[in-house]
Amino acid sequence: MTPDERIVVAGAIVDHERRMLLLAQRRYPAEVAGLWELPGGKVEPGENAEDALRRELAEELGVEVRVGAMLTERVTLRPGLTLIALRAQIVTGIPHAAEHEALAWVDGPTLADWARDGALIPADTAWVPELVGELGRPIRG
Ligand SMILES: Nc1nc2c([nH]c(=O)n2[C@H]2C[C@H](O)[C@@H](COP(=O)(O)OP(=O)(O)OP(=O)(O)O)O2)c(=O)[nH]1
Repeated sequence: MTPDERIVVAGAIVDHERRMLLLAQRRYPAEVAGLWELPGGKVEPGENAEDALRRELAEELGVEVRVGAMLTERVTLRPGLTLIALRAQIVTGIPHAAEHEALAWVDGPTLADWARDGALIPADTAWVPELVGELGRPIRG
């Protein structure tokens, strides 16, 4: 990776008991205002993706998370800007929309519907098959 390459890291926060995923509705910029995303943001120079996600989710949602494995798909948003998603479990706090218009917990069928209806940021549709599969699987243990 060259120094001018940046990563956007997003958090896939799944409530395994309720089988729901947390989505956040963007306020800006205009092209994506009103669309739903996995909350997160840009990794700062010298920061790793895990730390960046913990920082962004604390700022945006007011929660402390434990960061887990990466979702399979990586998306090139534009040359030099790549979007990844890491799984995250809430350790402390109840998410609230500090920077987003709204938050929503969605189940697998709703996620698939929102993707089909264009309610998600286009890049995020890359994760939908994996997430819908995960939300539909029986609870572990
Ligand atoms: N956070 C986030 N951004 C996404 C997703 N999908 C997607 O295309 N993006 C885009 C939207 C933005 O152009 C860019 C991330 O910008 P951001 O506004 O969330 O990050 P940030 O707070 O660090 O950025 P900035 O406003 O300080 O520049 O990635 C997603 O699921 N989550």
